[in-house]
Amino acid sequence: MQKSASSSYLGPGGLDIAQDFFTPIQKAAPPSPTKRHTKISVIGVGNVGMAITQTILTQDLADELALVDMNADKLRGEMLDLQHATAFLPRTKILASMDYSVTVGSDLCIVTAGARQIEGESRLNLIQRNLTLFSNIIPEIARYSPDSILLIVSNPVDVLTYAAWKLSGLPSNRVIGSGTNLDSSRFRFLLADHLDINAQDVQAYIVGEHGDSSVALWSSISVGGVPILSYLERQQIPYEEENLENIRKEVVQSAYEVISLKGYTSWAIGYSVASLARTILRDQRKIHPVSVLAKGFYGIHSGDVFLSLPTQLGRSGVLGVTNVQLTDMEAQRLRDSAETLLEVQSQLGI
Ligand SMILES: NC(=O)C1=CN([C@@H]2O[C@H](COP(=O)(O)OP(=O)(O)OC[C@H]3O[C@@H](n4cnc5c(N)ncnc54)[C@H](O)[C@@H]3O)[C@@H](O)[C@H]2O)C=CC1
Ligand SMILES: CC(=O)C(=O)O
Repeated sequence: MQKSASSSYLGPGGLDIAQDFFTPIQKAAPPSPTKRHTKISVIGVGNVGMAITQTILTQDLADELALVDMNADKLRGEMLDLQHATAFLPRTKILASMDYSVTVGSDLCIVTAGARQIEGESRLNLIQRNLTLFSNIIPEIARYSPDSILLIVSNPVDVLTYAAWKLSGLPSNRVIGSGTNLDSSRFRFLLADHLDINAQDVQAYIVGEHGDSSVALWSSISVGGVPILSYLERQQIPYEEENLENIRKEVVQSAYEVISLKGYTSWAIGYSVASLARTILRDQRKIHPVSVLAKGFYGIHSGDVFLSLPTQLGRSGVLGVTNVQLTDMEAQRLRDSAETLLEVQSQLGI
């Protein structure tokens, strides 16, 4: 190929034409100071980290995306594979390194590193393995991005969000667990599928632990603005408490089912976390059921525990917790879920 006069080659495989490619406009106005450069870091490029990353890229949520993992080949392979897609995506600079300095100045750090459940294993069973990783990962993130919001996804997510809060030294409003945002989506899918309607028209929360002791807030479910339980009562349609509880159990079971079928869950958590990233970085002030420091809310007083409550999120992290009216039984189940998590936490020594 004939080398053009205005380009120069820099060694084998290197091509440096950027300097001469454009004629710069000398008096161009500087970038608007109101346009922020947004940086997201994702720690752990396994199934979950990559599902989140790919959703973030397609939704144009970041100007810069930094990936970190301890597996060098996998990390570089994932970075290259994504970079090769940039011609089809909104423009995002994609970086990767095993060194946490690559995450410097992040607005949002999403942690997905760690062990996952094998078939039939509970999330709480992962705690010791993942806590050990967290004691290395979290201080590094906080060192390079002290103003970041920390979004924890690794399991058991509630206890690890508590650990991340302790290990990072960040204020509690900037440490959030993805929590039951995913369980609530599964719940809405099941209800919508049953009623043959759009899941986005189902407003329904699962709160508490992201896991076996989660709590379905039946008393506040509405479909297209119609409160479901009062509708059944008005229509004199009988329902059993046990049947409602069986639907919550189906939500819990659905994660185990996906793990037994494909070995892991990824797509739904990818969309779930991208929805949280959008709300936070675009200051959407939406309400999501996510894991937050719950002490003082809903009669939870016994200790510093993170679990999911309907939470308003924005650019500064947690903005507030919604006061949903609970039945006595729902409130009791939520406190029981808090006790389950506190019991696990009490054995951690942090
Ligand atoms: N909160 C939620 O709703 C969900 C949470 N999860 C959890 O997400 C986590 C990740 O799951 P998968 O991606 O399926 O697992 P995976 O095994 O595919 O990926 C884990 C990644 O973490 C990396 N890693 C391990 N130790 C590390 C360290 N010290 N530093 C940096 N990277 C490290 C591994 O090299 C691997 O790439 C698990 O704990 C899983 O239970 C999964 C689905 C939903
Ligand atoms: C693995 C997990 O936590 C989930 O898919 O709910």
